[in-house]
Amino acid sequence: MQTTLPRLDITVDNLSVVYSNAKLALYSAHCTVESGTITGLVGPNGGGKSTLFNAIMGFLQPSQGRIHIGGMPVQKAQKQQWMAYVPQSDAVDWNFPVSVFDVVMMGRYGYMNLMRIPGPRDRRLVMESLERVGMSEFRHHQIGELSGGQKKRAFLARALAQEGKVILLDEPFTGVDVKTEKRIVDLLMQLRDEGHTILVSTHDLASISTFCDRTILLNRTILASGTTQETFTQDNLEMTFGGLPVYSLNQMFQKVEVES
Ligand SMILES: Nc1ncnc2c1ncn2[C@@H]1O[C@H](COP(=O)(O)OP(=O)(O)OP(=O)(O)O)[C@@H](O)[C@H]1O
Repeated sequence: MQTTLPRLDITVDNLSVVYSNAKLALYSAHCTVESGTITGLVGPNGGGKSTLFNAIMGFLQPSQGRIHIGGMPVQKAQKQQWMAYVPQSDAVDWNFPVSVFDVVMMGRYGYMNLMRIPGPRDRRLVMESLERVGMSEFRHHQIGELSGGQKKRAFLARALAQEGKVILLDEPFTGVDVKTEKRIVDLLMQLRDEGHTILVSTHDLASISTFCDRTILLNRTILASGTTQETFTQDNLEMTFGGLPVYSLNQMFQKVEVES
């Protein structure tokens, strides 16, 4: 494996998050997301995946515990522009009148002064990032005009333009077709091989073992984490999803066997 980037593990230590309405979304969560891996984050609706992402990005203040990126607290890591985030689609206002090029350029804002005037390097990185996700021809389109898969690729391009070394993707495969999913997975594998730290939440359980080196199972706390082979087991999934009927887990395992 190529190691062109510094090791930037994410370490989550005894993390709890209580929202202002007193909702305990996460409690005593411990895990490590290793540099140079793709780690899948799996859990039921409302299990706390987006909450964990928001805590790692420094968008919310934990009620308890610590998160470090490459040994640094989140706020310091943010200042280094290490973390890039591809949000869930419903977390974005798609009516905002902005072009695909402008969205990707937002990834460069952290490197610009208050006037936000892009330089040649900013423009070059934006064009290269669009090229890498196959979205160059859509650069003048309004973001709201794109299909679900194209929107995901535009936000992935923003993460690339940001030169984020730690990339968090919240449900990148929701609403995308099989071809686009494969394209995104191939890109994530390239980024992993370059040494990026990649954490991806997904409800597409059938694909986890095809591209995630490691898996974290989350249901309001971390129930299991480790290599996908060790962790992504039927027993652990039953523990995580609780009420999920056993027949649907069986169907999922059959699907994994067929596809692998
Ligand atoms: N801003 C908020 N204020 C109050 N409660 C919240 C807030 N955001 C999330 N929650 C609650 O915290 C819990 C965890 O939500 P979260 O969005 O992190 O789960 P998730 O695993 O990402 O779910 P999904 O798979 O449906 O996206 C849920 O019960 C949710 O209702």
